[in-house]
Amino acid sequence: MAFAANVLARSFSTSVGRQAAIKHVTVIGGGLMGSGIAQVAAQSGHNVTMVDVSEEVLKKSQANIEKSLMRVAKKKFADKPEEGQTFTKEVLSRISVNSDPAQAAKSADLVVEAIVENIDIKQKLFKTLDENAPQHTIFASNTSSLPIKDIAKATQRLDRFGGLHFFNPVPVMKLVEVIRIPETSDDTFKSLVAFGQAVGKTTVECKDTPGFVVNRLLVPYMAEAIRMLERGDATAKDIDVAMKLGAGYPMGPFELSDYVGLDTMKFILDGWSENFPDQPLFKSSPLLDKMVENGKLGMKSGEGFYTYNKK
Ligand SMILES: CCCCCCCC(=O)CC(=O)SCCNC(=O)CCNC(=O)[C@H](O)C(C)(C)COP(=O)(O)OP(=O)(O)OC[C@H]1O[C@@H](n2cnc3c(N)ncnc32)[C@H](O)[C@@H]1OP(=O)(O)O
Ligand SMILES: NC(=O)C1=CN([C@@H]2O[C@H](COP(=O)(O)OP(=O)(O)OC[C@H]3O[C@@H](n4cnc5c(N)ncnc54)[C@H](O)[C@@H]3O)[C@@H](O)[C@H]2O)C=CC1
Repeated sequence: MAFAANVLARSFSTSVGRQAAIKHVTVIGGGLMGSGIAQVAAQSGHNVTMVDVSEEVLKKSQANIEKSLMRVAKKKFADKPEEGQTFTKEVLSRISVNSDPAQAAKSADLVVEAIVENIDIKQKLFKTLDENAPQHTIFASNTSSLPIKDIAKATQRLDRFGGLHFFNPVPVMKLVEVIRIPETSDDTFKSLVAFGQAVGKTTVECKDTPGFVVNRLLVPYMAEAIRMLERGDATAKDIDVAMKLGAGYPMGPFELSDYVGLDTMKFILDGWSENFPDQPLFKSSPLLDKMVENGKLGMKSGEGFYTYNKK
């Protein structure tokens, strides 16, 4: 932990001229991404508050974090299982849960938002956070596809706003995209990069363009895979096998769709097809609509393009 403590102790100035270090991180949204972000933040020595509107989600997320930490500990302390247990306990003790975003914002140096991919809900949340967080608090959204500037405009702190886009599964994927809007101050940007690195990720700088870097390429690919299936060009399984063995991807597009969540995919495609109606690559899919309507959301609901044992 000495490395993490050094990183955390480093101070930086915010655009309001106060010296602050990111010690306390509030993660809003305790789902797939929020729980992963809370985990890596706590693993790197930060105190974390994880917030969700659903108490049930919070309980499930705490259990998932524990399971994930045990996997990390098994590797990290392969020959010393007792140290692994201590590590898991210590990291868990740094994560508290809360169902009130306004209250949780009060102690935050950094808020990372990872709630449902809906602009109105995100704006409403950030307005509340802005009214309750201290002046120095930096806000970041983990949005996959929404413009950071549209989310940020619900606040009075555009200079202390940016994007921190993590990848699923957060404890494993090594990248964080750091997105700045024109108003993001240099200090805020540097702080976001420093935080990304402190949690052990490689950071890349992205402009606030649709999908940033990764999703601008990934979304059209995944949407086209669904269109291939709709056209009857090949089965989901064969497309997955083809992309794994023919292109070297760790998961095929349907496995990845189930992993990401079909509701999240639908939110992304619906938003982009509305905003860019002339872009055929962003066209949404009737098959996806139907699956989401029927509650087939992928791994998290137990069924998507494939079926899973419900946890
Ligand atoms: C329409 C538009 C849609 C776009 C949606 C937008 C979404 C976004 O905004 C951005 C995204 O996140 S896109 C998704 C990016 N993620 C990927 O592409 C994941 C692809 N899959 C993989 O890398 C591996 O299958 C994976 C790593 C998942 C699993 O690997 P394996 O198949 O080899 O399985 P394992 O052997 O179980 O795991 C490999 C090593 O990783 C460790 N591990 C896995 N999951 C973990 C977890 N949750 N917590 C902690 N550790 C974990 C596991 O222990 C193992 O470690 P080693 O023993 O050292 O190999
Ligand atoms: N699923 C993925 O692979 C990735 C998703 N993202 C983005 O991360 C964000 C979250 O996605 P997931 O974790 O997959 O979704 P999820 O559906 O697993 O989790 C979202 C959570 O937010 C909670 N929530 C909704 N409104 C809330 C509010 N007002 N206050 C507090 N909590 C609230 C829900 O109860 C739910 O638990 C989205 O913006 C998504 O685009 C980014 C990278 C990858």
